[in-house]
Amino acid sequence: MPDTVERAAAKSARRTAKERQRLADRQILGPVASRLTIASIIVAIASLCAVVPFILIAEVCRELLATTPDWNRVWTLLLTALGILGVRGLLQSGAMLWSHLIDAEHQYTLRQLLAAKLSRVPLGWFTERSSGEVKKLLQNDVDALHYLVAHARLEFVGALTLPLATFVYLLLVDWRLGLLLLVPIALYGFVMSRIMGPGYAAKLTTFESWRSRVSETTIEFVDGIQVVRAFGQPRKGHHRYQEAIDGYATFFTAWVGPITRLEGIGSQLLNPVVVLLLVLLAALGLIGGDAMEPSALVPFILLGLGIGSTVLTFGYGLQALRQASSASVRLLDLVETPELVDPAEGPVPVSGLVRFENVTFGYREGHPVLHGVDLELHPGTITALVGPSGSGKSTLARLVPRFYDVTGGRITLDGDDIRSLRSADLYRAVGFVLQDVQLIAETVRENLLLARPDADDAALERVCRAAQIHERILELPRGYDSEIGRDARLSGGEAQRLSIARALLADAPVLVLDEATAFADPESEAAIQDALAVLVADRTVLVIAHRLHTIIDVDQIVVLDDGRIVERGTPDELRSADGLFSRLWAANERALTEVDRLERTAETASVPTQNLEVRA
Ligand SMILES: Nc1ncnc2c1ncn2[C@@H]1O[C@H](COP(=O)(O)OP(=O)(O)OP(=O)(O)O)[C@@H](O)[C@H]1O
Repeated sequence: MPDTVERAAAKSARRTAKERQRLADRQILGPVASRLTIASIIVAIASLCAVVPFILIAEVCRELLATTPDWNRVWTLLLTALGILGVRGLLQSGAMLWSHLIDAEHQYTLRQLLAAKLSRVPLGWFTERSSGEVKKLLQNDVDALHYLVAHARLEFVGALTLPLATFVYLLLVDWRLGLLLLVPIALYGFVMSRIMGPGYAAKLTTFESWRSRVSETTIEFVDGIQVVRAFGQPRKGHHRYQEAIDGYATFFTAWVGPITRLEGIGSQLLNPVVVLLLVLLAALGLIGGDAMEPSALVPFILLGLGIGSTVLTFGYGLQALRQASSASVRLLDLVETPELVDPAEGPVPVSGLVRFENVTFGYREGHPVLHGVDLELHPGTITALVGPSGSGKSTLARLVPRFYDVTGGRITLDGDDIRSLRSADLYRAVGFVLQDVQLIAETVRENLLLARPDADDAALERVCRAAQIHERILELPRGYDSEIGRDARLSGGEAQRLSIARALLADAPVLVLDEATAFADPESEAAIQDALAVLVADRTVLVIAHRLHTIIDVDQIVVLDDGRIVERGTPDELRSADGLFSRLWAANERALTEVDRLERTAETASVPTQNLEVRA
């Protein structure tokens, strides 16, 4: 019974995958489909032209074997073969050139489409994916499409036409020997159908996901290697990486092992010696029984032997075609990602009054993360979001700059639904400094100018001084023209201050801050706090606070629990109330006291040592 259920599920998954593939072919390859079909027809004709000279040469041989050869016919056949060979060359290279031109245009349009799409998908789409995944999509999958458009289809058509034409000709020469050739081909077809059978597409997807896991964990492993080795636990960093490569190896061996064995058997069936032996044995019987002219064997020896390799090429072509096709499905997924609606016209916010009205949000349907949130953020005030891990703080904060759109209710800015604002106006009004500082691989200046392209040097210096990063930038080899990642290697805290300077330059009336100081060292944290104090003045600020001692001075604290606001008030009100905040506060105090005690213990413990040293 469970087997039946599993089989039905697998069948329906296969059907869905096929439908997606068809849709991807229509949508992603649609614009080039008709031209590709014409190019494929040209390649098919070229492939026929490749077989014809062989046929003519076989006829020449048969003529030469005759008791009185017709020399005129021989020369005509040879010259025709030469001419057709020339035509084939022209058609084949013409079709290839054309397919490359079609591909160049397609790649250009596709890259434009994807770039435009990436500028319209919600920003949250990027936070859910590693940069490696996005790169794979934009580079590897687009490259795979190049292979599909410029090569795979045409090669596949060529690989199909060649054995077909050969086979038809051989059937005409001697249908019995011709049919005999079908035996190894049919057996090979059976073997290939076992390899490329129903589960193949799913296995290929699993294989690719294992490959991605290995590459992701390799990056993680390399990134984290210093930390884990510094703690003397090199094996720990290994763990996920090891798991990924073990899993990959297990899957690969289980999948590819049988495939390789089957492929070996398949290739042997089409081995020229096997085909030759088969044909010769049958021909001997037929010739011995006067059922066949000996000269009829010539075309089989000339062409029949090669039929195996053309069928093999067809098998490889089919495999390559399938692999390239799965890239178009992934690109279709991106193309179909729901976009943020970006109206052409909209109100322009001025003061920065933010209001959450009965806001509900979930990342997946049926799994709400925020439930009926009502909240007002007034200009000139700071609101801190607190709550246990996973309570929805980041999610709530990220809804203001439209990383995602609300599922229910609405968020307004100066009374207007943020979805009715042009995104350019929204980003001018809402600035954000997130935990994960995003600097682009350009100069420090370029990074700052992202916020305001027309800002002059004086403005850049002013914001960098305010963010306490100006002096550090001057120390870089080329000052403001140093390139991030090349000659400008900034620490986490410095990068954070640079992003604060950028936010200052943007001068947005609303600011969303996500744990801006979480990873900074104490000295850097003090500098960041000073920079933040300048940044937040006179704005509407929403800050996600993980460390409660940093939010003593805020105007309003909102406590989230399981996606609901469970408390709100000033810090003093909430500390004295007997609610979640006071419990979180007490836990925080206990943790701080414990840290303090441990530090004091460590200091005391070091005193005798010092004394000993003095005495000695
Ligand atoms: N991109 C995402 N896709 C699906 N679920 C998500 C995503 N991001 C967060 N979640 C889920 O939403 C819930 C709220 O997460 P969120 O990150 O907003 O909480 P948080 O209070 O900011 O947590 P933390 O303090 O640990 O950062 C969690 O259950 C989390 O697993």
